[in-house]
Amino acid sequence: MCDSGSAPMIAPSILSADFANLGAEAEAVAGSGTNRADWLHVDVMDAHFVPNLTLGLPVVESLLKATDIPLDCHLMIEDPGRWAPPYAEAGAYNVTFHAEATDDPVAVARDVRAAGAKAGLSIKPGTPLEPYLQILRDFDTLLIMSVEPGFGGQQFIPEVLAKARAIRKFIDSEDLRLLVEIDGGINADTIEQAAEAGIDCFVAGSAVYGAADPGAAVGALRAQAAAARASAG
Ligand SMILES: O=C(CO)[C@@H](O)[C@H](O)COP(=O)(O)O
Ligand SMILES: [Fe+2]
Repeated sequence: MCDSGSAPMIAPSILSADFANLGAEAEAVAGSGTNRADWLHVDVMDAHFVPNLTLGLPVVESLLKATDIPLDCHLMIEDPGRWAPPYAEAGAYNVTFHAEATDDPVAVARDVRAAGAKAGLSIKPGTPLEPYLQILRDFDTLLIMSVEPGFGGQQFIPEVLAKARAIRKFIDSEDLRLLVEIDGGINADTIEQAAEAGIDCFVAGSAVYGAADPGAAVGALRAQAAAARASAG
């Protein structure tokens, strides 16, 4: 699924949306053309793996009825082996869990895929990529965290771009079908460096839902990423 040849993907994070109006907030980025979000990023936090609590399966099930934008569920939870497959069974498009949360990421990915979703592996900013390189064939997406998971509105950590560059090289040399996503602090000031580093899909919470027109913000971020990617060659 190496998508570096196609348009940059934008996945607004509903963590920065109005939780009392999630259906309407999804619609705000469901417009047409370049203003339409590719995925809706749903941050599931359990107050154990991260020090914050957000939402879970019942809210995801309701969102699935409220929007036709594919849901990109980012599970910041303990025990993904138990809790990740139900998100796939419910109809999430992509179910991403953290490498740090399980001893057997391949088994979890297999169960997620068997339940009908794409499987994503996420790594925190301080987690090295190398131990996971040989299992990436078992995944559809790799989500590189560019903030410490747990909260929206944090500052982008530029040091993670080295991981983005390394994985882009690895994907090309191994001919992997893996989509690379970045999450945390992505906005008009940071998206270009991430695009130049080879990212396919950009999660943006506050930069989209903090904007007066979230749909226009999606379009503007995508255009910026496309231009940066083109000038990087
Ligand atoms: O997973 C997370 C935070 O843990 C993210 O998805 C944030 O929700 C992104 O928000 P911004 O940094 O873009 O405001
Ligand atoms: Fe996220």
